Amino acid sequence: MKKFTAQNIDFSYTDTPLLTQASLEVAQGDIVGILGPNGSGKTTFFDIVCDLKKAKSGFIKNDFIRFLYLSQIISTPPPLRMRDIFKMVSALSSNEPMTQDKTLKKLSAWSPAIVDRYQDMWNKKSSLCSYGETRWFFTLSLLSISADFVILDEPTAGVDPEFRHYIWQCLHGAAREGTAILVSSHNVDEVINHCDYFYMISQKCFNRFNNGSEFMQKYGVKTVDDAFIRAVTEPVFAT
Ligand SMILES: Nc1ncnc2c1ncn2[C@@H]1O[C@H](COP(=O)(O)OP(=O)(O)OP(=O)(O)O)[C@@H](O)[C@H]1O
Repeated sequence: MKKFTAQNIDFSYTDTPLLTQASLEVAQGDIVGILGPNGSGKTTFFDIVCDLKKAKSGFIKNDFIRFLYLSQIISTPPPLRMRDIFKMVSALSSNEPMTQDKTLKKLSAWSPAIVDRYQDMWNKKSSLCSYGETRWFFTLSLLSISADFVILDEPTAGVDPEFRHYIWQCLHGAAREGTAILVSSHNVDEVINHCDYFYMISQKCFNRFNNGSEFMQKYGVKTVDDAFIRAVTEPVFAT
């Protein structure tokens, strides 16, 4: 089975380390979450995974060939329509450019309710799209482009509950077809409910959890939000 593995990654921007001995793995068909407080290094880690930043030390083994990365900041040329932006993204990201028909076919298999809404967005000028609309349009478009490893930095940030539901349906659809997915979010519940397992960044390391019960049990609390807070604030609990 194909797998991405990062082992003992150390990274610093300054004299103070940001990540120390961070390790993580994502296998074909898995949805793996990353939780962590603001500024804990999630985006930095994704940049290292995509070779946009170099780790100070550590080891990366990667069996995947076609990566796609949804970054946190999406800037679109204002005069272009979303369909033009889709064509640009598709041409730059894949040897086999996607057509609207192929994309709609994939989306309708994963989440039929989204197809009409996606088509409406297709013709909209990018300058007229809200933050949330741009975010879900890009997330779904990227997922429809064939890739074996997709990295999504907060795809649901600023997205309403209905479209968060559709995004997760599509993520599950892509994972069923064998895509490996690494996704960050500040919504602890959605990570726990949808990911096969997840990593919590605390004290600069990645701690792996298989489910919410394990997470709460480790920190001796009754809610997953409390577990998050304990993980971040009480070094004694982080091993
Ligand atoms: N080029 C840089 N030089 C120095 N510090 C940087 C640089 N880029 C990011 N940082 C710092 O590194 C830390 C980690 O940033 P990063 O964006 O990886 O965090 P994050 O976990 O993705 O945060 P958020 O949840 O808020 O998106 C932050 O404190 C940030 O200010």
